[in-house]
Amino acid sequence: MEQFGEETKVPVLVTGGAGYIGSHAVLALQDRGWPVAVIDSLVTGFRWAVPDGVPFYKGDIADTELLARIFAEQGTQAILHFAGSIIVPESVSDPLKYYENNTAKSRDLIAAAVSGGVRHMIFSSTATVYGEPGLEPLAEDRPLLPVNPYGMSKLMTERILADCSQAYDLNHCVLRYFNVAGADPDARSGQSSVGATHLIKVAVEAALGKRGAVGVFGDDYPTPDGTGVRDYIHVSDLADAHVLALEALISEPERSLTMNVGYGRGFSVLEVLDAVDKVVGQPVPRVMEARRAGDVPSLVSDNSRIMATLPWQPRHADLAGIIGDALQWEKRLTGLRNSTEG
Ligand SMILES: NC(=O)c1ccc[n+]([C@@H]2O[C@H](COP(=O)([O-])OP(=O)(O)OC[C@H]3O[C@@H](n4cnc5c(N)ncnc54)[C@H](O)[C@@H]3O)[C@@H](O)[C@H]2O)c1
Ligand SMILES: O=c1ccn([C@@H]2O[C@H](COP(=O)(O)OP(=O)(O)O[C@H]3O[C@H](CO)[C@H](O)[C@H](O)[C@H]3O)[C@@H](O)[C@H]2O)c(=O)[nH]1
Repeated sequence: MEQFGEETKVPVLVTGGAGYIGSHAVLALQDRGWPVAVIDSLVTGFRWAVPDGVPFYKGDIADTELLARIFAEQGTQAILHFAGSIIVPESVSDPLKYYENNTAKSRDLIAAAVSGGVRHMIFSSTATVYGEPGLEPLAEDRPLLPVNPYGMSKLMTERILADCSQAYDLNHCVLRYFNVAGADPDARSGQSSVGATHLIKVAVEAALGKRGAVGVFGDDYPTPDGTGVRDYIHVSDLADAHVLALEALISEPERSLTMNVGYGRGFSVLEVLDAVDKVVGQPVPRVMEARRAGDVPSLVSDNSRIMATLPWQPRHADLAGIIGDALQWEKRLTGLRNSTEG
C-alpha cells in the first residue's frame, strides 16, 4: 500500500476498537503510523484486543462529555465508527435496542463530531441494507430495502451522515461490508466473541472441538449446490480499505463516498466447509438443517466502485488463507481465554 504523507496523518478515534473489526482497523492504522485512540464500552469487546500504547477510553459513543474530552486530549480529526450491535435475529426480537445503539447513538456521535470540529467519518454499514436480492452481484445504486431492523438501523445512520455532510463541515465514507472473516495473519487479533454465529468462526470452533457438528442451514436455495452463497472478505483487507478510504476523505474534503467492500465472488456453505476440511486436514462434522430464518440465498458484491475509487489491492482473498488465519486465531484465543478474564 502506498504511503500517505506523514504530515497528513491526522489523529483518529476508533469507536468499537476493542471489537473484532475495529481492533484490526487499529492495527492497520498503527502499522502505518497514524495516531490512533479507541473508545469502547466493552459490551461485546475486549480490553486486551486494543494494542499496547493506544490510548483507550472505556465509555459510550453517546457520552458527549467524554467525547469532548477525547477530542481535546487527542486532537481528533477523524472517526472510524465501528461501535454497534450486530446480531440480526436479536434486532428482530428487540428492535428498540438496535435503533438506540446503531441509529440514535450514532446520531449523538455525529453531533459531537460536528460540534467538536471533527472533519471526517467512516461508518461500518452492511450488505444487509440491500434486503432480499437475487443472485446477481450487488452494486451500490440498487434499491435499498433492508428486511430487518439491523439493516434499517444502519441505513438510517447512512442517511444521517449524508444529510450532515451536506449541512456541515464533515465528509464521510459509508463502507458496506459483505461477510467478514479471518484474523490478523500475525494472530495479533481475531474474532473473539462468545457464541458467534458466523459460518467460518463456527466451523473453526467445531474443528477444534469447541462445539459439535456445523449445521448447514438449508440446501434448497436457488444456488448451484442449494446452499447459501456469500462473499467472504478477510478482515485485514477490510481494515486496509478503511485506511485508504480515510486517505481519500482527507485528500478530497468536499467528497463523500459509499462503497461495497467485498471481493466480488461467492462461495456456498458447502464450498466453505470443504475448504475448512482441507485446511484442518480432516473432515469437520456437518449436519443438514432447515433454513435459518431471515437468510437470503446469495450476497455477492459488485466491487467495481471501490476498485475504481481507492488503490485497494486485496492481499488475503484466498479462501483457504482466510480459514487458516481464523483457525490460527481460534487456537491462540483458547490460550488467551485461559490466561485472562477478558
Ligand atoms: N462482523 C460482520 O460480519 C459485519 C458485517 C457488516 C457490518 N459489520 C459492522 O461492523 C461493526 C463492527 O462489528 P464487529 O463484528 O467488529 O462487532 P463487535 O461486537 O466485535 O464490535 C463492536 C464493538 O463496539 C462496542 N460497542 C457497542 N456498542 C457501543 C456503544 N454504544 N458505545 C461504545 N462501544 C460500543 C463493543 O463493545 C465492541 O467492542 C459493527 O458496526 C457492525 O454492524 C459487521
Ligand atoms: O452455522 C452456520 C452459520 C451460517 N450458515 C450459513 O452460512 C452463510 C453465512 O452466514 P453467516 O451467519 O456467516 O453470515 P450472514 O450472511 O448471515 O451475515 C453476515 O454478513 C452480512 C453481510 O453479508 C451482515 O453483515 C451480517 O450482519 C453478518 O452477520 C449463510 O448462508 C448461512 O445460512 C450455516 O449454514 N451454518
